[in-house]
Amino acid sequence: MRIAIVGYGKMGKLIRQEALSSGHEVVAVIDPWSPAPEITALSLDALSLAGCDVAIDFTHPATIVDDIILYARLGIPAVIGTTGWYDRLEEVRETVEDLDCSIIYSGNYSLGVAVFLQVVKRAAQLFDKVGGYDSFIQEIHHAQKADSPSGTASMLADIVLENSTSKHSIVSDTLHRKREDDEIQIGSVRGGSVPGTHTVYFDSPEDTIELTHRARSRQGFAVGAIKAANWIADGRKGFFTLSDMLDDVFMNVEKA
Ligand SMILES: NC(=O)C1=CN([C@@H]2O[C@H](COP(=O)(O)OP(=O)(O)OC[C@H]3O[C@@H](n4cnc5c(N)ncnc54)[C@H](OP(=O)(O)O)[C@@H]3O)[C@@H](O)[C@H]2O)C=CC1
Ligand SMILES: O=C(O)C1=N[C@H](C(=O)O)C[C@H](O)C1
Repeated sequence: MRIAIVGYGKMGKLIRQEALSSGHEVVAVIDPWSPAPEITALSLDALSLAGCDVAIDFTHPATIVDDIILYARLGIPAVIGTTGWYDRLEEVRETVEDLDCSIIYSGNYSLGVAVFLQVVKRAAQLFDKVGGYDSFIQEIHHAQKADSPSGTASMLADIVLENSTSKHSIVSDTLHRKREDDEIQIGSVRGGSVPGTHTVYFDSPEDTIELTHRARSRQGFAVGAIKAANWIADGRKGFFTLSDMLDDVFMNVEKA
């Protein structure tokens, strides 16, 4: 594949290495501020993306919605790794589904996390049936992370919400007030160089169950993003999640 890398930060650099070592061609590296010699363009447009089969975008929440709409308008298959925009998900979906789009997005491209989402879904369903368990989420990331809560924590909270009859909303800030019983709280901690740790708690007066995914490095995100690029650039049309890819590739995996 001829890949355009959009955003040449921690993830963009790793994805370039992963793309080259798996035999792909990196035809563009687009980042407005990076001084790296690999940069081919400072702005994202039809010209800077010319000749690519797929764009892989790990940039910033501030510009990602415009990026997605551009890929859709240009009909360029795109892998969206950037997080911090899911409050605009339905608006983006409505805009791009009418266009000739080939877009896959996920808050976490680690295939381990894709399976973890299924485990959490099943756990939420079971604890909901048993009753008496409160649920909440904690995520820890490096001090440079731009957004909170993390995209992965938002996906996990959505899954718990959809599978719990006692929960009706998700909150990430309960400053100066009590958390309501029907709220799922996401706690975010930023510090050091933690690549990404997510824990879902199911807690009763008798016991606590903690389900944790702990990334050892960013490598798993890069490997998954290249797999997603292969999948979306293979003639698929629509606005997909990584769960759709998992369903398709590992046919019996239930959708999260
Ligand atoms: N889905 C997944 O699996 C994962 C998702 N992420 C997400 O990916 C995003 C990037 O993460 P990470 O690489 O760690 O962050 P970095 O800050 O290291 O890299 C982002 C890069 O994108 C640049 N950038 C900002 N805006 C634009 C733009 N409009 N066009 C092109 N480049 C731009 C930044 O420049 P500057 O520094 O000057 O702003 C920076 O070089 C985040 O949203 C993060 O949450 C991260 C890991 C895994
Ligand atoms: O910014 C990061 O680093 C990460 N972001 C993603 C998220 O917001 O969930 C995925 C991973 O945890 C690392």
